[in-house]
Amino acid sequence: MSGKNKITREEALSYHLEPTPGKFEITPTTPMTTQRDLSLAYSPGVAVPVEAIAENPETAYDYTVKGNMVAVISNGSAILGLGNLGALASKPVMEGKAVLFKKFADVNAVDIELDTMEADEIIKAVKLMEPTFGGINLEDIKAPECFIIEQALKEQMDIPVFHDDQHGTAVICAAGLLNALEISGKKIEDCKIVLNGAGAAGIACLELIKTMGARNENCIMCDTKGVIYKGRTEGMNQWKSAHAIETTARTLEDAMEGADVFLGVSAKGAVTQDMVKSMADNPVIFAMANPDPEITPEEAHEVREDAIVATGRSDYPNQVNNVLGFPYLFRGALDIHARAINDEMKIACAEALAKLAREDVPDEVAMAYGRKLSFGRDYIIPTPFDPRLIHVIPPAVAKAGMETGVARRPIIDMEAYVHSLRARMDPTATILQSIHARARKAQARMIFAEGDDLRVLRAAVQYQRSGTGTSIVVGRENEVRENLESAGLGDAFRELTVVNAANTKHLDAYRDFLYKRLQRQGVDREDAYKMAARDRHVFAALMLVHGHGDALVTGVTRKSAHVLERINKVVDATSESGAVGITAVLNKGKIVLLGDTLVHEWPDENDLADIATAGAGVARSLGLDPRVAFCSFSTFGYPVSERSQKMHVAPQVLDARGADFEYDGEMAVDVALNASVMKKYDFCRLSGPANILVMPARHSASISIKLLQEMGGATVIGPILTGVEHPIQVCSTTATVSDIVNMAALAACSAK
Ligand SMILES: NC(=O)C1=CN([C@@H]2O[C@H](COP(=O)(O)OP(=O)(O)OC[C@H]3O[C@@H](n4cnc5c(N)ncnc54)[C@H](OP(=O)(O)O)[C@@H]3O)[C@@H](O)[C@H]2O)C=CC1
Ligand SMILES: CC(=O)C(=O)O
Ligand SMILES: [Mg+2]
Repeated sequence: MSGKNKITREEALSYHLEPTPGKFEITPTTPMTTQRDLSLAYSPGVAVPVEAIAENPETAYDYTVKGNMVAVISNGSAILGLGNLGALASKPVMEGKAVLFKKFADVNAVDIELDTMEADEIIKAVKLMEPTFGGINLEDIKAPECFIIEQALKEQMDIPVFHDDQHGTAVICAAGLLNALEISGKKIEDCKIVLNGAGAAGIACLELIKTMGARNENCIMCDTKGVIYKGRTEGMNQWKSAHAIETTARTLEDAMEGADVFLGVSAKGAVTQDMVKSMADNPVIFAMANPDPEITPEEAHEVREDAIVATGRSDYPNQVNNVLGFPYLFRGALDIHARAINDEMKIACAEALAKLAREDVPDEVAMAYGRKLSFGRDYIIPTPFDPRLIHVIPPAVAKAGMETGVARRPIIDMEAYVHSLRARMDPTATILQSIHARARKAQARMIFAEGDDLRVLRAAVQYQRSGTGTSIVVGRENEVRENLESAGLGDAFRELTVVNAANTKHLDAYRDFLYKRLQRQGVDREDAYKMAARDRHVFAALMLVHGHGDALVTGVTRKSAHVLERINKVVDATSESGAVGITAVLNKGKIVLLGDTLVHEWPDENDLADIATAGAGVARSLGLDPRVAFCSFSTFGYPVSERSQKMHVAPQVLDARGADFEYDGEMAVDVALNASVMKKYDFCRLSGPANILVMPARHSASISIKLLQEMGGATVIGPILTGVEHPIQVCSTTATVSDIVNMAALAACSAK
């Protein structure tokens, strides 16, 4: 695969293999722990909603998951641009679409692969599934069968049926084109438009663009046989015929001459640089074939600097991909219990997307992409991780649906609806995206201290191959090579820099530095020398302080207390020197920071105030407004206990310091995190649930994190080591490859 972020075959396969095969699982939302739960969820209790639904079918939206459940259906006949590889092979794409539905719009989706090429069989199978779902997303079914299937199902079904490759693509393409033409200063009705690929996506894109004002005689459609002209007989069907025009052009090359717009939904490499050269001024090129575009942005820009280029991929600017549409179209449709997704809803989606890209981009989005995005040639359409999409697009879609009579249950309070959509947003992706984007900007040389650990090596390879920076691995060359080979990453050995005491020319400097630092701490010269050469945490920290790397990640092979003690031989990372460990816990769409999870064993009230301040700093760096709760088993002085006294006093320390963030305490965790419990204490100074929990001691902090991780399935990032002069992050011994990569990215964010 090409592109800036090199993805290897091995990485793609292991992403799908681990931690369990595939990309999602199904989780219950109601308790199922007691005899009573069983009686309610199953027999006899379940009989009650059964009878209610039999009496009034609309109540299925109240008593079952139907109203938030979409089927992603394919027969694998046009998997991306890979062609007909069959139903089973399409499963990774369909599982992927299901995950995108969930992650971007909190829509539950399951993939259903139907092993048939017969349109009638698909129509029958899908129609029979109507009771189960609130909507049907058809995916990667080739033309022309897809037109017949969608049309029949729309007529027969009373829920939205939407072929994503047709309308999802058309909507995004239209949104992008509106903006691209505004930038190039052209009017759609004057543009000469060439569309390559007369299939599902192509026909739908051209139809929508003509509805928006493009003139029939100005649009040339091509397929594998070349231009679709009036009178052509080969490889035709009624849908292509509808777009056939009188023209002397016969090949794509002929068609491209003087064209203002090229839209590609065909196949990799279909467009040449010569074709691009022959286009009009400020040409718009949407090379949307996946996974590889018709022409890469580099190739297009090489011959035409004035081109506005978009692709379907996420590793270039301007991603014109239906991922920007289907999650939000269905969110809006489901929320009004829609009977269909009609043209007005699609156009509302396209207009809302186009408008969003022209608006000022909030800092949180800029932070997620590591650069300020502003409407222009490299930003014609919002980016998929834009957190505004979830609360801007579905209301526009829902409103259009309500106005055109497809809503079974219209939304009364739009403002409350927008608010509820915001709450559906899972901040995890935005936050991680932001960390990685800032890391990529820093381009830090990352020292991975534990080159004998396979997870570390895989993380080092990922860090470098993803373009985040350069990986320096501390380890023996032979061992590193063998380990990489065993992981199928043999070719990565040449890419990584492997450093050890035997091959560095700086060992003498490292030794002298260490001896000088430790000579008054009872360490003699020989021991210091040995430590410098033999202890990889020490060796790696020495590299860092000498500027032979920009940041350091370690801790995967030994307990963090041991690692920290070793690192302290070289740099000051103690409670006395201001170091604090803050751990981010992400779960169910919420993020909470806990501290101190690494450095302070038993903090006093002054230390607690320091921890709160460090936590506030981390929160701000993640784009959050800090709200600190000093946690205890007691709340605002009751029950009185010697153990909670310091938690009671810590806010007063911050008062005296004039801290510039919200804090209060002491309080129990339910008061801190649950707005309705907090309300009982109307004098509480927090304006909302806390997002930083300062814990009484390291043990309570650590116990809480591990409980949340093990029992609640939370994602944990950290402990994030702050207050240390050099960027060092200490992973846990249970860290996965992606945990290590996240920690490396965090370290890179604070690299100078
Ligand atoms: N960025 C996005 O969001 C999306 C991108 N796509 C991409 O669009 C492409 C087509 O998908 P889809 O419409 O579902 O598939 P279909 O199978 O329905 O249609 C494919 C069409 O492309 C034509 N075609 C194939 N190769 C070439 C070529 N080298 N030159 C000219 N025409 C060609 C075919 O011609 P013929 O009729 O002669 O066989 C056919 O008309 C895929 O690459 C897909 O990844 C699709 C949906 C969304
Ligand atoms: C993006 C998409 O749906 C496709 O390429 O088929
Ligand atoms: Mg598709």
